[in-house]
Amino acid sequence: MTILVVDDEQVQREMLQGFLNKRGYKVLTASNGEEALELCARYPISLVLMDLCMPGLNGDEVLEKLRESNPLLRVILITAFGSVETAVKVMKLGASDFLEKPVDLTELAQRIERCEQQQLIEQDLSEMEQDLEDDELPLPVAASSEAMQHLLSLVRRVARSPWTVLIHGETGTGKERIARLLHQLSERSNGPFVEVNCAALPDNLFESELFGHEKGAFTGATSRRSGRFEAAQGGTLFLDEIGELPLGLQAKLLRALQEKRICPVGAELEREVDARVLVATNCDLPKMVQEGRFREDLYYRLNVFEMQIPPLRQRREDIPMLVENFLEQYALRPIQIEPAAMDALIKYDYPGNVRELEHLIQRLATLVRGPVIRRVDLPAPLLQPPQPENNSGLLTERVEAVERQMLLDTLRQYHGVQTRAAEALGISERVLRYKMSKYNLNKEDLK
Ligand SMILES: Nc1ncnc2c1ncn2[C@@H]1O[C@H](COP(=O)(O)OP(=O)(O)OP(=O)(O)O)[C@@H](O)[C@H]1O
Repeated sequence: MTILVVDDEQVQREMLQGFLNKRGYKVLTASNGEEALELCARYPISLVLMDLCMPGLNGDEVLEKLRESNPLLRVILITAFGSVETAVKVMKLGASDFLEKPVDLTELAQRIERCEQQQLIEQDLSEMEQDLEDDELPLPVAASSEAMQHLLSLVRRVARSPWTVLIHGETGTGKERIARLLHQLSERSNGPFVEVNCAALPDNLFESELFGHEKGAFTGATSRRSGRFEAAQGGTLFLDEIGELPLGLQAKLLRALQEKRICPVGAELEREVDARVLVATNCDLPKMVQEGRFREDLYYRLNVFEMQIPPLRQRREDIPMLVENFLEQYALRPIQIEPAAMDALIKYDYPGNVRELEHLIQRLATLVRGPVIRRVDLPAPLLQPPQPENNSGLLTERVEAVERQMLLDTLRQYHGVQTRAAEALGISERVLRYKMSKYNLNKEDLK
């Protein structure tokens, strides 16, 4: 969880930051309301800790704007006096809680934990509502597995934020598709989606390709040309394979992200750009940072929100749906798949992930003569004896099994009375009902 500390006194900011850092929270600090609002627009902050008595600060206004920008945001106010009047006032302002000065750190830690719990429940509920929503995505994304369902629910929530998103995943897992989806579900969907594959650009063209150039900026620059950043004005700029961005340009990209301004090659004046940036990589960026191949400041600026797309071999439940989709897309006549063939397709490991599966089905759909794809039609690597089972997903499965059992035991203990079971489990009744439907727990079985 990321916490923003807002206080005009540096000593106080540093003390709170140090304390919270030690407890494992990511902490950002601001010395006034404006800075606080700016940081909240840029980073996924979940809790704001704000001193109400700062010179020049209109607490009401800042609070209102903060809550407007993110309704899930929690605010704990730090006030001079802990009277009942103060309590009423801060709650009216939309704060979740308040603490008296000087701040008792143990108390603070408890209040933060309480906020975290409430947020988890709200998140759970909003996920539930969104999951129930529908599958109406502007772009079809096969997602039968729990991992992909979770990813889609994240995409739905993050799409409308202005944050930079770092999409991480092996080659062919669908990073570009997720980036497009983020764009199409955002408020910028009517604007352009511009993709730059950083691995495909030669070093000497990089800068002018991204930022544009003026006439005569270099040999061959016969006219002024705007770059991809400007082409994405009002829309989204997707930088694929960001790990390949040359070091020299990393500083320029950082500046463009921070200042929202770019300087075309050979230009004297900077230009403002308004493009949301999404990036993708299959590299281990933290390792590249350690080795000095990727700028640390840029990494943190890009990694405001990270999404991980698991390799296909860790979400085999998606394979049948993907196969159906690709058959529909590529077969010129109706083609079925024999169960033994589907079985082999599900068991194969796909080093090239979804792209490899797509090409495979495309080939089969064209080459197979009859109305059915049989096991023997598959290429040799798919007919190898099954690989040893992969262990990933095991943790989630076990945690879910434990959770299901706890719900079952508690509900039985209270003879199916949900109010009491929810209370005993420390969750709300809504969350309990959601979990019961998730685990298929029938009211009648519990009495
Ligand atoms: N969940 C999905 N549902 C349907 N099609 C998908 C899905 N995921 C990926 N694809 C398809 O698989 C192919 C590869 O996906 P994409 O290009 O998005 O992968 P990538 O991770 O960006 O690849 P690279 O690492 O090579 O840049 C595309 O044709 C895409 O449409």
